Amino acid sequence: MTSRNDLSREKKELLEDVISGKVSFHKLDSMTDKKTAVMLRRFALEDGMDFNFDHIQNFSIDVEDASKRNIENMVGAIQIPLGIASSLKVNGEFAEGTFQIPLATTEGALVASVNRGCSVITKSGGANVRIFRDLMTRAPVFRLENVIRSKEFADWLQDPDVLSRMKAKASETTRFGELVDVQVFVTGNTVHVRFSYDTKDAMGMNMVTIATDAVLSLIKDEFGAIPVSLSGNMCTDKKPAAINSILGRGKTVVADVTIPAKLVEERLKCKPETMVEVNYRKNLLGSARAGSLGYNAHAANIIAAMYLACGQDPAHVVEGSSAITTMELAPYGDLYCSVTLPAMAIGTVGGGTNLGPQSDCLRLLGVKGSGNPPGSNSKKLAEIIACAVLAGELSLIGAQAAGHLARAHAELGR
Ligand SMILES: CC(C)(COP(=O)([O-])OP(=O)([O-])OC[C@H]1O[C@@H](n2cnc3c(N)ncnc32)[C@H](O)[C@@H]1OP(=O)([O-])[O-])[C@@H](O)C(=O)NCCC(=O)NCCSC(=O)C[C@@](C)(O)CC(=O)[O-]
Ligand SMILES: NC(=O)C1=CN([C@@H]2O[C@H](COP(=O)(O)OP(=O)(O)OC[C@H]3O[C@@H](n4cnc5c(N)ncnc54)[C@H](OP(=O)(O)O)[C@@H]3O)[C@@H](O)[C@H]2O)C=CC1
Repeated sequence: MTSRNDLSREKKELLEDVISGKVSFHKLDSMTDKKTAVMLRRFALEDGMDFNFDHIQNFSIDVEDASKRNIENMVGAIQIPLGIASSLKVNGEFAEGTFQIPLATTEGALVASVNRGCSVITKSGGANVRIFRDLMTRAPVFRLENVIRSKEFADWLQDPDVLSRMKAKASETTRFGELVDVQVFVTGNTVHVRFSYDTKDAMGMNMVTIATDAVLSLIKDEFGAIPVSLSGNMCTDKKPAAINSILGRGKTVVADVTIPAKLVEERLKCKPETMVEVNYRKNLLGSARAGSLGYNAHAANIIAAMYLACGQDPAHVVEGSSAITTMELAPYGDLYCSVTLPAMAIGTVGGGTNLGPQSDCLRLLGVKGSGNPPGSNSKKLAEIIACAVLAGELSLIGAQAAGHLARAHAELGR
């Protein structure tokens, strides 16, 4: 590991310039190679501190690549422990087979819980999963003169000829993306236009932002409406919002499984009817009373841990976790359980999916990069994540039905 004393004279001078403020952190990238820039920023941070960074300099991420598309002013990397919930059987349209689930977390008991849920699902023949919608949204906002112009604008946007011209304009900016749908929301003289795109294997937020920007130029030229903002918050990106839960955003995915009563008793140590009761009073009534958008126990745990492991944008845990968990008694007293995830923003190309450790996890699931046909890899990933959420819900509701939650965390989490 290079220390500050090992630096060449030229680099020492550059470091002094950074420390004195003559050269700003981000200017370093154009004054030396990216790896040196990362190191000099770290040395500059250490200057005047009574400690050295012992950990953040240890990483295998390709600095050139990461500095180009993932991070500015890079100084190192944070490590999060990665665990595996093993052998989850998935009966999907894109994911068919048994998968090892990568979970990046610091919460003790989480991997154990999902592991237990996976074993219960797999012993029951696997989880069924289907994707009901797959469109990423961007919704600019316009200010019109008055409601008469708002109506003219809304009508114009919904004219089929205008829609085809907007589609053609969007397609000039991307090889894979496709504008599919336009929805208009009027509030007085304010008009929000929610554009929905098929983004294939990309999560798509850069793609749809660039495409929508091009569509805005067509709107300006042909209708004369000028946007107040390219994003008007009805997208809705990275904020809790009912619109995503109702209309969907990214992938809308539903998974379910029926667990034999005997297996519930053996593996989850409680009765199906107790789990149904906990789910009703906790996930449904409790969430309703709390005004929650998520009617589930801990979808966010699995979404966050898999997003981190697989190079997804962690801020999308917000919409990803607005899931609804249902449980009911099936014939013969078995347990039926489902999870509905209306808004999973995920991809297998672009964003953080190219980084080394994240690529390892995507390869483990057989979804790295572009699918054949395009779109099939990101759909496969969505199906696997939804089934892992189902596993997490089963195990945690089981633990709460059995009265084991506190004990589990006392044993595994502290
Ligand atoms: C912890 C368990 C699984 C014990 O569950 P158990 O049934 O008492 O343990 P067991 O020793 O009989 O093992 C059963 C199975 O669990 C798994 N398992 C068991 N131990 C391990 C381990 N060390 N490493 C990996 N896997 C483990 C494993 O699959 C094992 O089967 P085996 O392979 O032995 O045949 C269970 O009590 C449980 O799931 N508890 C719930 C814990 C949980 O879900 N925590 C998530 C975080 S909670 C939170 O953040 C949100 C919250 C709670 O605030 C939300 C809310 O409001 O509800
Ligand atoms: N701009 C914004 O407002 C926001 C950006 N983000 C960030 O956006 C990034 C993700 O954006 P995203 O657009 O997904 O990724 P990228 O910007 O990394 O672009 C991915 C590109 O990969 C190309 N591509 C290659 N193969 C495929 C394939 N099989 N399917 C689809 N595309 C393919 C496409 O190129 P082509 O288009 O030429 O076809 C696509 O645009 C993340 O880093 C996230 O953090 C997050 C939220 C908001």
